[in-house]
Amino acid sequence: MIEVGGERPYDVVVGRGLLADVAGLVPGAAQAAVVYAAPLAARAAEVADGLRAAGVRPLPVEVPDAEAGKTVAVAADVWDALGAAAFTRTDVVVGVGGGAVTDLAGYAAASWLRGVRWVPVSASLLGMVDAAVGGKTGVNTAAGKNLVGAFHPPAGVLADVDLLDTLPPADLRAGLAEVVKCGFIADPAILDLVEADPAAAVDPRSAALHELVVRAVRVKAEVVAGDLRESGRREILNYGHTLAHAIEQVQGYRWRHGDAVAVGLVFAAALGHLAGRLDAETAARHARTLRLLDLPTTYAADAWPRLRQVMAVDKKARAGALRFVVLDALAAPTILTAPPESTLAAAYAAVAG
Ligand SMILES: NC(=O)c1ccc[n+]([C@@H]2O[C@H](COP(=O)([O-])OP(=O)(O)OC[C@H]3O[C@@H](n4cnc5c(N)ncnc54)[C@H](O)[C@@H]3O)[C@@H](O)[C@H]2O)c1
Ligand SMILES: O=C(O)C(=O)C[C@@H](O)[C@H](O)[C@H](O)COP(=O)(O)O
Ligand SMILES: [Zn+2]
Repeated sequence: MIEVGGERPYDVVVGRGLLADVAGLVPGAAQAAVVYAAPLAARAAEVADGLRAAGVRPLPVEVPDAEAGKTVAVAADVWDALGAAAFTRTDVVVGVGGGAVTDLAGYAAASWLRGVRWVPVSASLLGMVDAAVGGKTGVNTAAGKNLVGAFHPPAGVLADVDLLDTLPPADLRAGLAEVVKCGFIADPAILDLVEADPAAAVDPRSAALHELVVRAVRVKAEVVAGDLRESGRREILNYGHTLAHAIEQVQGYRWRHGDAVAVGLVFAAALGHLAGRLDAETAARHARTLRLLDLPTTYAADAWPRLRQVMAVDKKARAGALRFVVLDALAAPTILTAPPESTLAAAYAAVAG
């Protein structure tokens, strides 16, 4: 159990056999919308059974899988379901799935009646270590990734690592991109673990993966506890994301977020190096470590003009100036404001495939 402090503290429970435990996190709830996509239908039914056994009426709400569900239109469908069931402020929304479903469920909860309680039951690695923790909820728009949303901390987070057994291997690897990110910005022991035994890192039953989950959750919990609304330090969690989100938009949200983050991390490392901040060896370590996990580290060479254009909507930009998270050294993240266009293009050359 890892506590996430701040104005609305809650616990992240990392364990096994947790699906029946949701009701304990939301005392007084009469109804719970269980939002899920098809691949997690059986798990969502287990969550619903647990709620029913605890005297909470479950309302199953199936949504499209992955990014296809992270839209304003699907959020409106969820609101309609809550309205039809007369959801009140003591009722709750439960998201059972990967980061896309929990982002959507959290946003539906944040906006329904201006905010009701919610619980992410994280089914993917990326969800457990990142999306479910920290209270960022939201949906994508045509212009960009997560452009509509709310900061709305959950009542608690359930990360049942048994669920990783059925997670497709490519999605497990994608989740490791965010874990590696945590290694570079805050906890280099993560990098040592991955590099020592990459096969164990991608084995859902390994002790190494369990340790990686706990370490990454601790990094995220520590950062968001002090800066829920991203007015400062929380920006470090966006390491690699300026390019990653542009890739996702250009791909019509058909690339895995974690794959895009992997490319974005290599770009950010090169940018830090070219800006005179980061040493060459630590910069090179990014692509080396990510390749050990079979994560992508390149993107189309001719895509730069379009990606550069899409980057303009990045949430860290201020008054038209792009701001990037870069490293001064391992575990020493900082902000680089408005680097020259020539430096940006040169950093892109490091990922151009
Ligand atoms: N809110 C945040 O702070 C935050 C942080 C990081 C990422 N995100 C968001 O999270 C999303 C990415 O999350 P993701 O990597 O989990 O992708 P995802 O939610 O798209 O899930 C990937 C695929 O795996 C399936 N899946 C998930 N768990 C499974 C399981 N246990 N068994 C079988 N199939 C399973 C899903 O149904 C989906 O098909 C992106 O939208 C990203 O923007 C949000
Ligand atoms: O929690 C955060 O803060 C992060 O930046 C974590 C990221 O890994 C995550 O992808 C987040 O959804 C990005 O947020 P955004 O505000 O850049 O959309
Ligand atoms: Zn991310």
